[in-house]
Amino acid sequence: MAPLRVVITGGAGQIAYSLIPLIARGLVFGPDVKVHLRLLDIPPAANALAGVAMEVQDSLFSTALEGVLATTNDVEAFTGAQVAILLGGFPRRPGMERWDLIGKNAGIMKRMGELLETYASPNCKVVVVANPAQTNCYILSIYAPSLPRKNITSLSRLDHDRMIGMLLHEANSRLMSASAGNGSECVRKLTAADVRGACIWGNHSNSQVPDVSAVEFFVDGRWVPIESVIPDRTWLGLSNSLPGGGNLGVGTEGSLVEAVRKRGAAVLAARKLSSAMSAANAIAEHLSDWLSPEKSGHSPAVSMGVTTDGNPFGVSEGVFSSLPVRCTLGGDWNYDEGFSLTDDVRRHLEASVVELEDEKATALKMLEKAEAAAGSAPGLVPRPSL
Ligand SMILES: NC(=O)c1ccc[n+]([C@@H]2O[C@H](COP(=O)([O-])OP(=O)(O)OC[C@H]3O[C@@H](n4cnc5c(N)ncnc54)[C@H](O)[C@@H]3O)[C@@H](O)[C@H]2O)c1
Repeated sequence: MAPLRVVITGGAGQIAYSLIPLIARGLVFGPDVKVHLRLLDIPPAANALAGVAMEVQDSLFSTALEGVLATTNDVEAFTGAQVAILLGGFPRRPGMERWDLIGKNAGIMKRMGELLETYASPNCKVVVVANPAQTNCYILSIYAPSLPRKNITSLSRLDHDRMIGMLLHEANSRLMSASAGNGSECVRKLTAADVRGACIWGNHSNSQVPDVSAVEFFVDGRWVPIESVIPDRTWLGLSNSLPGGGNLGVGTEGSLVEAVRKRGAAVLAARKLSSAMSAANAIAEHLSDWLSPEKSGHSPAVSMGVTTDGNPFGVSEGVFSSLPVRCTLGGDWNYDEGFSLTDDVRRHLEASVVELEDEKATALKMLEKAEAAAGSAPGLVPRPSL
């Protein structure tokens, strides 16, 4: 079988450096799927990209890697691409306004959309990681109008995994101290497979809504509600309001919601570098749950940035948002209708969606301005819903 053509933009960047070995070892698309990697970066990063290509050669990845192309030619990188992992973006610089960052990245996504539309496989599957990830998906969907909108997703799995990691940490320490207290044998440590019902709603920003209201743990052979293991409702945000109460978008000091929202900043402050390893791992999970023959159709509900058009949760249409989905065999996904929104989650999610709508309007305005300056007619064609 011909190898799967996978393009990674931002191929010389931090996340790509952690992601490439996961793909090359067969941990993303399955051990039996051969991959041809196309690493794309911009000309100023050409030397760094060449260095990455040398390291790939030196690593003797033989399991899944059929070949690698490192290039600054975007047409060459996207030609025939069946999977596109979009890491390449403009970073926020000191003193840069938020709208300026959104505008610069909208310009990059416009180009990526045109490349997908013209050169990639017509069924190419896309995961956008570069920020603002969900709004970038929206811009892509305009400039790649032939690509099924369900093929365009963004990464919210890192936020999802951060929340599960914190829940496991808290649950295990409570279970261990309870078993030590009553003199029983040490209980089995819970792992990610022992947690279900977690979801991130909304934007990949500080307005995101980590939701544990439906979480259950698998303890002593049965699924039990979260509060029977972690009874601290204030920390969990299960009291009469999410932490932050009437103050939308703000998490209570020390709460799970606040910790998940601020985890990226905490890693950055500690490492002086962003969270590339966990981001790469989350991308690998997002893609393998969605596309690998071993995992797709067998995974639990996961959080993915997807179109809100036609969603069953009552979220406003016309944007991309993190929502709970189930991946089905053959590279498809469906909204997980087993999830419902509590009043508190809905209220906070509405605020996050307002932010997404604002980002979308800003990106469109900046693109129209750039197109007018370039003397071209605006090419923004609103697309029908799914
Ligand atoms: N959604 C998430 O959960 C999540 C998590 C972590 C990081 N991110 C975002 O992912 C992106 C990548 O992170 P990183 O740490 O690898 O950043 P990085 O700065 O190390 O790498 C980005 C790379 O993209 C390249 N690039 C810029 N414009 C490009 C273009 N037009 N075409 C191709 N390449 C281009 C740069 O030269 C650079 O090599 C950032 O936008 C970051 O904010 C998102």
